[in-house]
Amino acid sequence: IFPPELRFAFLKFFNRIFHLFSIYCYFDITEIDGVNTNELYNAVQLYLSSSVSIAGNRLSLTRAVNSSSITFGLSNNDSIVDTFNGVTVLWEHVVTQRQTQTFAWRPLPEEKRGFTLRIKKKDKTLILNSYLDYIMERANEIRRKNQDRLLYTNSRGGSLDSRGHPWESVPFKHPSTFETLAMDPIKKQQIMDDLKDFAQGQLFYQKTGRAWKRGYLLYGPPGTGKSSMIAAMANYLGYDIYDLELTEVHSNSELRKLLMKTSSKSIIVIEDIDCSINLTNRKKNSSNAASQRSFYDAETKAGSGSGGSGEEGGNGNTITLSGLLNFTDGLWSCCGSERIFVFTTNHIEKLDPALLRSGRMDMHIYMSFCNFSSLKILLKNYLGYEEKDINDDVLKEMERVVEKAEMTPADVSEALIKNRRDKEKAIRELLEDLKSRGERNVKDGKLRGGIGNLTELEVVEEQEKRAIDSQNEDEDHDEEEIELEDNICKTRED
Ligand SMILES: Nc1ncnc2c1ncn2[C@@H]1O[C@H](COP(=O)(O)OP(=O)(O)OP(=O)(O)O)[C@@H](O)[C@H]1O
Ligand SMILES: [Mg+2]
Repeated sequence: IFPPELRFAFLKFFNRIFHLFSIYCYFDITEIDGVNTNELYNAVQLYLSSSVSIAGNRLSLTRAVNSSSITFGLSNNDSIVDTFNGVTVLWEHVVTQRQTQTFAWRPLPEEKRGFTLRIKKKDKTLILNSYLDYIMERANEIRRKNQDRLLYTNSRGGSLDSRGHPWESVPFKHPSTFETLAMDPIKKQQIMDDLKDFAQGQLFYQKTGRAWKRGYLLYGPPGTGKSSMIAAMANYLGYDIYDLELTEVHSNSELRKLLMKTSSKSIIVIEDIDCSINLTNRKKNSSNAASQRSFYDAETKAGSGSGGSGEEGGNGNTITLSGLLNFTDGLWSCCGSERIFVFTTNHIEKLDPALLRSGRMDMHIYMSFCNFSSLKILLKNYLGYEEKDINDDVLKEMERVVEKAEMTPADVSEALIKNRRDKEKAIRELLEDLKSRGERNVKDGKLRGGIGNLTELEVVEEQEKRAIDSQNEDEDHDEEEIELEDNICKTRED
């Protein structure tokens, strides 16, 4: 009888009245907000899927690409009750057909999906203040647990993808864990404890006013497990890895942009830092005077976030050491939190002492040649042999020669893989190999770099001390050097 407009207006009015007296208020969280995907929708979906109280009679199951587990979700128009801090809320999943295809930059899905959150009006502040944040956090946690790690690289050389990201990612499925990592068990435990303390240390970092980040420097000969260690760290903490290719970065400001686009809970890796860029001992490459000068310029302005055009002249690759230090230490390193920096190198003595001085890299980890304890781990990994499975005499002999042989874990694992069908033969050949290498090393007198009978640890400490000492000398001569370089520059200009 009524014209449709009037009926509609009446209904609307009635609805208003109804809502005015209702004790509930409602929030709609739609899947697509305008043209952007609504992050909160996905978070709610994940959060509810983990909820134990799901008892609906129909659930939708999904398994995302590369995810290692299945998530449950609410089906159309199903609802679920959740409690948070003693407050009960109701979630409803609403699916409606989209009536007309409105104009959009990309085609929108046929269905309009969304969650409706119903809460009591009196709980509004609590819910808006903390419940939604809590959901986001939980969802991220679930995602990290379900999904295998991601490995990001900047190998595109500074160009951005369609969404403006400089990083490219692939699923990261490296099987290395701390369990399979062959190294001194005590040292291994220390590193694991350090990582756990870091990951759980939010309050500590807040209280002490420190940025929530940590740096590790891994050094040692090739094939001693530096890359494996990084993978183990990522698997242990469930962090993503950003593998930063320094040679692809053209300026300090580009470096900073890359950093800004990393997410928290991640490990930022620079492998072979001594090779990737001319950051090595300043004295040794004084031929490169132009870039050297820019380093000093920047260093004197340290912390001012210099960047800028002054540094971006000269040769093609103009990342400077100060740019890199700003990257790890400066104000920019704290955009986001919970980040781990890992640098690796084969030659710690080649690194600029500025990188080594205390407070810069929190932990220096020496990855050493195989010793007896790491050998035992490898035997267990590759042959399944515990200590008791191996002849006592053989074990003793191995213990005697393993240090002298200076075999890397990579060498040992290669030898074990070769004979993994015949375990007895594997042991026999490994022992022979160890012996002959040991004898050769003793004969050539090249053990421990010729330093004689220092223990391994002492050698390492020696190396580090020398590196830091040379820094102090450097500082004494800094003034002179700058002047000297001024002259070089001038003569070049002439
Ligand atoms: N400590 C270790 N524990 C277990 N396996 C190891 C260890 N070190 C090396 N390996 C084995 O050797 C291979 C090479 O090791 P990895 O790539 O980690 O060495 P690296 O120290 O990173 O060498 P580089 O300095 O050349 O990069 C690994 O795939 C792993 O199988
Ligand atoms: Mg490596």
